[in-house]
Amino acid sequence: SLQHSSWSNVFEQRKDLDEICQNLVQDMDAYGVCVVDNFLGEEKGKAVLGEVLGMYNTKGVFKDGQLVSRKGSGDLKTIRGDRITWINGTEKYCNNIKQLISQVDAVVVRANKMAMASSGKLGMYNIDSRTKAMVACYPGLGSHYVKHVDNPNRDGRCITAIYYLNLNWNVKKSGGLLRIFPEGWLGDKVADIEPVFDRLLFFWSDRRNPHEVQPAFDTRYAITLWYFDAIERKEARQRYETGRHS
Ligand SMILES: Cc1cc(NC(=O)CCC(=O)O)nc(C)c1Br
Ligand SMILES: [Fe+3]
Repeated sequence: SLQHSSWSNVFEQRKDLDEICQNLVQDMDAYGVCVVDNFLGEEKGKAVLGEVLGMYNTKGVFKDGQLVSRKGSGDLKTIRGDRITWINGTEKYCNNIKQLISQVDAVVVRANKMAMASSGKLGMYNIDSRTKAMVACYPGLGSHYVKHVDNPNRDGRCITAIYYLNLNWNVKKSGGLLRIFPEGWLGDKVADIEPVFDRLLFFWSDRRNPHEVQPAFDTRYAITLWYFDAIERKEARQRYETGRHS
């Protein structure tokens, strides 16, 4: 009966959820980086992409990216970096983005609990909140993001989660590779992440993972969430309130 199939569907989802969470816990222990492909499936992924494109084509939603200069033919050419907008998912025409956010929340919260039980590195944190979702678009034409650390000074963010939306992205043609330089990886090994459609990426937000976005030559979309550790966040707030901050 309908009742039966919906239950099997629920268990099916739970199995997927368990597998993804186990994979996340293990990869964060071993590499500090974790890639989950086909996170939403094609239909839901395309629905999220449709909402992002709708926002991008709505005037004034995306703020202009910061100007970055690139060596042109000898002269300095200034181009725009990523253009961003922050959303919490309750905005109009963002229902699929809202569902994406709650799916990522479910994975992070469950994996955090699992890691506490199995004393994985992820279990050292108590993840109880996150930022809003940052929707970013690199307008192509060589726009990039310089090498940086998301959380260099203990602002509370422990995990970065990035969901990519780029259909049939080919790095050879379009660039836009995310290159992570994980601390502690032997030799000068790096993690090259192609920003392909329906890919979800996790990595430690702190100095363990400097990263850069190489120049993109087609429009490149991503949605980023940063998850907070309760204690580090509280300490950051205290430092900020007592004015002891750089
Ligand atoms: C605004 C802002 C964007 C990013 N984005 C990336 O690192 C790009 C990741 C990707 O799109 O592959 N990081 C920081 C620390 C700030 Br702040
Ligand atoms: Fe970053």
